[in-house]
Amino acid sequence: MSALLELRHVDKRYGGLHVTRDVSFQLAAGDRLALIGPNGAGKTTLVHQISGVVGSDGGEVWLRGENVTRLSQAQRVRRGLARTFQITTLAPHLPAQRQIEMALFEREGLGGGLWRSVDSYPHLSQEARELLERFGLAAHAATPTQDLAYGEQRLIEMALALALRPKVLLLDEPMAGVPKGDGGRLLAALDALPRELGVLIIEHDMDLVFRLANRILVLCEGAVLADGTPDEIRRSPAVRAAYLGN
Ligand SMILES: Nc1ncnc2c1ncn2[C@@H]1O[C@H](COP(=O)(O)OP(=O)(O)OP(=O)(O)O)[C@@H](O)[C@H]1O
Repeated sequence: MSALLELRHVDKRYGGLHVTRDVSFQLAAGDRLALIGPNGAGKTTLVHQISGVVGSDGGEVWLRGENVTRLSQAQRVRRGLARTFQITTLAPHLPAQRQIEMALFEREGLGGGLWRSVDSYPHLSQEARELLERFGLAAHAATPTQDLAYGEQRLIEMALALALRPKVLLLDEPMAGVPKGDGGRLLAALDALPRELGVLIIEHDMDLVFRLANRILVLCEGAVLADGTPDEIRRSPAVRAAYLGN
């Protein structure tokens, strides 16, 4: 099967610091690929390179058979790549449903969502409601996102990303800062993501990684140390020595 996302020899330097080194891997439809590695290994930088937040100094990023290395973030989104938005960078005072409607307006090329009346687009309003329901947030449709529990805000982030109908979803530490008690709902939401999506997830919680991922990519000092199934990674002496401990 051809890859949804492919990195070919991707490199990034910040001055003298070689942050990602010759990184190559593929993500196929249905993959749940966990990107793990010690602090400072280059995980976030790599996700920035994939989404186009930062450029690369070498190598190529391919999305659904197209070289997108030189494309902007917005162009990559239009081609099916989404990452979770930081809710705080949106409009936290807006009701949850309105936030999602705005993302849907954006997807449909209807700019200026804030000023549009949703009455003219009942199908989008319906889609926003369904997304809220899917994430168990229907009761909070009218709640400003800033008044939601932190775990619920992270669910809204995921709903916003899915509103774009992506083929590839990048999740940067979706469980970070979520209180243990709220983790279950987020986990259920991760489990319920559309099967055919290709998902790349940065996560520090190894229990979650081994529960969720069908493949694990280990990054160490910017380079791929290992790429394999959870079992292969668990058994890899190199990974144990460098990262997992014994
Ligand atoms: N904009 C930047 N300018 C200079 N150095 C940077 C920049 N962004 C990241 N770095 C450096 O690149 C290295 C990799 O950082 P990155 O955040 O990608 O690692 P990470 O694996 O995501 O770490 P963590 O698990 O702690 O989030 C670090 O040494 C970091 O200080």
